[in-house]
Amino acid sequence: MDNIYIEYNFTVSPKEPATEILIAELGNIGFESFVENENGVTAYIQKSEWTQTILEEIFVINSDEFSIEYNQKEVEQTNWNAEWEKNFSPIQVDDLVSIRAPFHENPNLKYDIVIEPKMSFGTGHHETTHMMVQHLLKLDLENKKVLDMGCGTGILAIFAEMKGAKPLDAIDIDNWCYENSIENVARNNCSNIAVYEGDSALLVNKKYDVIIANINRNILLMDIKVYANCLNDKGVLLLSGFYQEDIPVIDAEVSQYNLKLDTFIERNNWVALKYNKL
Ligand SMILES: C[S@@+](CC[C@H](N)C(=O)[O-])C[C@H]1O[C@@H](n2cnc3c(N)ncnc32)[C@H](O)[C@@H]1O
Repeated sequence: MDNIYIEYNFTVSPKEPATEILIAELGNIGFESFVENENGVTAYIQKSEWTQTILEEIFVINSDEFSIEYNQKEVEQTNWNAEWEKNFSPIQVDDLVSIRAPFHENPNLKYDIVIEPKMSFGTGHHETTHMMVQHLLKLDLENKKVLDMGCGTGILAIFAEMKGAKPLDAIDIDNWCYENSIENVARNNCSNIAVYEGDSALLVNKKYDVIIANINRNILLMDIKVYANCLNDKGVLLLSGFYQEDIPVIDAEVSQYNLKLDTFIERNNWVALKYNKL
């Protein structure tokens, strides 16, 4: 294996969702490791996989919606795990849930979620994940059939199983997230979660009591109709991955399907909405 890498430092504005899209696109063309920071992300590709024009294939860099600047340099192989370990501190939600890596000490809260994210989204650090955990904390999930759409690391499905949900489906469009969710499901000894790689096309003839979807505004606007069709009467739909100003457009879409806004949580302008099916 080549031990020379090309390191790219990307400065991304606004940081989300562009950084998430950028990471997904870079992952598709052979970038191997990603270390997020407050300005964007540092990404690495093996020199043998690299070409001078490689970034021409990256759609998000050419998008008018975001500003993405970068510089690049050649580096020796790095210990990627050590890199993200430095950047991943354990977190706690409402003094009840701890989200940590295997090498962190267990703070012995009521729920202990162990996640090794590698490059999947979902360490609990992002506002949207944090708020979804808060919504789930308040729900009675005992024996509820749950779908975690856009599962990332699998964190929300794992937490739902810890709260008694079963059976659960966790779906992500990204192969890396699919693989990583399988690993994290096993790491947390969850036995009721089926993980799938794909999108809402997998939801034909499926029914759930609770659907969790922390994705982004545009995907949600496309797929809310499918989720609503899969929701049992009196079911709950949790949506996140968008900003406070997106609420009217999301609400206009959801309201068409017999769902009523119950509560919403806001953190740093990100929101997570809870809908009840009538
Ligand atoms: C914001 S992350 C959420 C991860 C995790 N559920 C959490 O709350 O931390 C969104 C995830 O949705 C996935 N995704 C994007 N588009 C999707 C689609 N159309 N269907 C399913 N998953 C999708 C991405 O790969 C990403 O892992």
